Amino acid sequence: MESIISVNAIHKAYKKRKSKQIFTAVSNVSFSVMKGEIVGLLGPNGAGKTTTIKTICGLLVPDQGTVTINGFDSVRDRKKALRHISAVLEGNRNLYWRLTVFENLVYFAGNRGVPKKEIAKKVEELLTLFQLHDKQDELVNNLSRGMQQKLAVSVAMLADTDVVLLDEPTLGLDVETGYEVRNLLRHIAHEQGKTIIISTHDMPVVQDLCERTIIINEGEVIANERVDQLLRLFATSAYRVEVKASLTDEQQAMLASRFPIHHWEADTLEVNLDQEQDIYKLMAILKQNETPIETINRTGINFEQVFRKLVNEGVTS
Ligand SMILES: Nc1ncnc2c1ncn2[C@@H]1O[C@H](COP(=O)(O)OP(=O)(O)OP(=O)(O)O)[C@@H](O)[C@H]1O
Repeated sequence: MESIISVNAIHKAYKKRKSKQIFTAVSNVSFSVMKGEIVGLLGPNGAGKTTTIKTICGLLVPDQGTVTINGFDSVRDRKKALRHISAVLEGNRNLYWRLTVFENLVYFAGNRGVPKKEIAKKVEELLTLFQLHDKQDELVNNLSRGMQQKLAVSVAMLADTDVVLLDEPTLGLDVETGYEVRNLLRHIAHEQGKTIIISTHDMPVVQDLCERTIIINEGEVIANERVDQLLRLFATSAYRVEVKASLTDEQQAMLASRFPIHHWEADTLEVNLDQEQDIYKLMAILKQNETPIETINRTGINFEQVFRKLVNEGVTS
């Protein structure tokens, strides 16, 4: 596959306004994104995701390193590079709140260079795709957050660029609307061949939608892997152990001090072991404690557990 975005060892520091101290927001961040890929940019608050996204879309100039988009340097060839990108940053804040849905689409179509005679067709297409027809005459101000977010994404689609960058596209949406936005993004990537980079805290978005994830922690990339690969890697060491009698508080404390147990019930524990053979140690200890084991099963692991483990322990294997 061909790479469309290449982030090469970018570094960005900010000067804190009050203390004047220099704070490194991203350091030596490198990754590539292939044409048509959906990549999730993940990380705890303040990790450097927005800084990375803003650097890719040319809103920030890195102190060191480069970004190339379709082979064009985002600083030296800014205009040519940015022609390939649209971004939804800070969600609905970029919309005109006193205009209707329809008026926003028409305004931004002109603004993003859609030829005049194609505007009506383009707006119609997007109203249909995003199911915004029955809201088209509503003021943005009166829309729900979910509707505003859908409109913000549809505005980003007007320019028909190869790459769409989205900063927290499902922030604050209810489960149903979040699901709808996820399906739309999947449709856009698969049916229209767009490359999508999403920065998010929303783990189901990553597990369900992204093919690959780049995890940033304290300004550095700590993982760059396929999502299914990460889930497989961690699932091999996830177990659910059911015992015949309830564990005492003492037994629970003793086990917790030796194994990374992430879920307890009276007679069940779930653990993500660092090494597969640790399950035998766990079995031996339960036996010593005269706690007969009822069942041991491998469990599924969700992306949130993988993410926490990576951020807390900084390991991918
Ligand atoms: N303009 C700025 N001036 C000073 N510090 C900044 C500025 N922008 C970001 N930072 C700092 O840089 C770090 C990275 O911020 P960034 O917004 O990139 O993180 P993030 O991963 O997007 O976080 P969040 O998930 O909270 O949005 C943070 O510690 C932030 O306080």
